[in-house]
Amino acid sequence: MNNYAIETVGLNFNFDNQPIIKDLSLQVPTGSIYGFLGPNGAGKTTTIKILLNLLKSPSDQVFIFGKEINHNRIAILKRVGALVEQPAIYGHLSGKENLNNRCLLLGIKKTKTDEMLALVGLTEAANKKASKYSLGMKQRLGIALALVSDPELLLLDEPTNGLDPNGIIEIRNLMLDLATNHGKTILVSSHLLAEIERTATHVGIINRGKLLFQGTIDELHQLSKPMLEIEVDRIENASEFLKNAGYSITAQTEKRITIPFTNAKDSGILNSLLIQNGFTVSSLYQQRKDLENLFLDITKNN
Ligand SMILES: Nc1ncnc2c1ncn2[C@@H]1O[C@H](COP(=O)(O)OP(=O)(O)OP(=O)(O)O)[C@@H](O)[C@H]1O
Repeated sequence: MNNYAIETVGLNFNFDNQPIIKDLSLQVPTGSIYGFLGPNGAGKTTTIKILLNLLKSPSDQVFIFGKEINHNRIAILKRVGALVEQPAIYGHLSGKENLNNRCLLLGIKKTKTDEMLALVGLTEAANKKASKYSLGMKQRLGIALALVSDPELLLLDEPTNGLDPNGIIEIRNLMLDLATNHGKTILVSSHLLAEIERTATHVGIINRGKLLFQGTIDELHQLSKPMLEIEVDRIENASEFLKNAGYSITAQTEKRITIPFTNAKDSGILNSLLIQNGFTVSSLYQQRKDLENLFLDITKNN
């Protein structure tokens, strides 16, 4: 018996005879924050809708908590919370009233409302009309609504889309709290590699309906091979010095030397070494790849 909250086995899905999801085998470990990464139109929302049985999958291709979705729909969906596209919020009601309504609908005690408001950091704004909430607050209310039934699994479709940097940080911290302190498994989709790298423990990368990569965040880093850019004076001398010290130089411009990034500690050692030998280091920068460059790497490696 595996320990996947979500498993799809060679999932295929068509819209009007057009293949949209192609032979997709996702494995989302229980307790993970699984970053589901792909450019616009890759098939993320379609996959999430299939996982929620909003779109019907062929039988024996989608398993949630080890159970086939089409045959166990109600039992599975009771244990799943989701935020897909716009959260279903009544703007003329306060955050508290929105949550009270959801409790009523699900036959859950209203005391849950205050617990949820606190969890997503909306206690102070509890009595404010939801239409007056910022986009980030609306997203957090949407997540609170999804959490009312205390689901084990949370599916979040691009929850940081359109948010300002503060809103993005709030959602990121909320996801970390939910996974770390409340034992939730979270699948979160995004088209931004940097966004996923900051929270996810596991990553699946999809393009045109096909899974290009799946693994832990460390496995992704091994593949994406981040670089370290060093801005230093007397560039020719510095370059010569680094080569003699055993570093391999990937690129060099008038101002910068680029070497493969290993880890933060090694970067610190390199910095000290240059300074001790009379060089002035004005910046050390870990260059992260964007999704397009990562795609190129993955395709090269396959
Ligand atoms: N109801 C539909 N009928 C026909 N085609 C659809 C439908 N919904 C989505 N598609 C197509 O399926 C493909 C995948 O769309 P999907 O929304 O799943 O992508 P996505 O990765 O979530 O991207 P985005 O972030 O832009 O929503 C796209 O080519 C889209 O045009």
